[in-house]
Amino acid sequence: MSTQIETLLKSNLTTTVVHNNIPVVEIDKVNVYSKGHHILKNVSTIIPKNKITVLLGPSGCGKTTLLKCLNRLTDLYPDLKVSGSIRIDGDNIFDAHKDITAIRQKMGLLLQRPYPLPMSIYDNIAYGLKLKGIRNKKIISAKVEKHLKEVALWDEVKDRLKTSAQRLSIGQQQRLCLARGLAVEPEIILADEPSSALDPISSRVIEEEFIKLKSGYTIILVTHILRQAKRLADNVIFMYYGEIIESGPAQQVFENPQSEILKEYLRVGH
Ligand SMILES: Nc1ncnc2c1ncn2[C@@H]1O[C@H](COP(=O)(O)OP(=O)(O)OP(=O)(O)O)[C@@H](O)[C@H]1O
Repeated sequence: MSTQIETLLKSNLTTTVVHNNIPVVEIDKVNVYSKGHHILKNVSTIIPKNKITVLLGPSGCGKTTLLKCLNRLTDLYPDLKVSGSIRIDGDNIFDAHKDITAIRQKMGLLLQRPYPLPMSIYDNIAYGLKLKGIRNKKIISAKVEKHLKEVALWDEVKDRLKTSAQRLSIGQQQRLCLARGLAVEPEIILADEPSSALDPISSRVIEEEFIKLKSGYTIILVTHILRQAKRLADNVIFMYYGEIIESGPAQQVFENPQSEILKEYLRVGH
């Protein structure tokens, strides 16, 4: 397994608890450069707690890079230079002394394609719990069941928990990866086009899970599917060429866009 995938998986195994309508993430003047390329330009915004914030914008505008900043996956790319601050529960994650593992443990990460660990369905969830120091088999089994139920996968897999996770369908694998992330109690779920590899039914299941999960988690979702954004978003951040052009409550952004670029994006995306 490559170090990068390993790091992604570890960051997917991840922690905390929340209070309502308070910004959980405060992003202030974040700039990202790669050699001569200015990827994120003075990005400042707030991500509200227990809401679904959707990052929208055309391909290459910097959505994934912003997600990578949030759990410091940018550290894996030596060519990227990052400045500014990102405060999570008041702590700047870019502070030099910050423990990256602890930062990543606040976030579950769901990628475009699911990456189940090459082990059984049960062990995919138990692995993260063991990393957190939980050894009691009864507690592990109870948590495995709880989180598989949380993502509506339990009934489909309860009779084959010890079989390989890689035999599951892609949609089931994505729900397993979500369960694996939730098992270690993250505060924030970062989801980068999590349904782009899924069939419409599996995609709807993930959407329904997000709506249920937001009472306990803050969700930041990158999607290219405008209809999905409209179904899910409480809060929208619209990016263009590395800048935030508009952001705010979904209804305001979708029904009363201010900039010509966003108006055009919404018109074409319909
Ligand atoms: N490690 C890197 N080194 C150099 N350039 C990078 C790096 N990562 C991203 N970029 C560049 O930064 C820009 C933004 O990329 P990013 O993946 O964040 O966009 P995006 O909005 O998520 O795009 P998409 O919707 O296509 O996934 C692109 O021009 C990309 O080529």
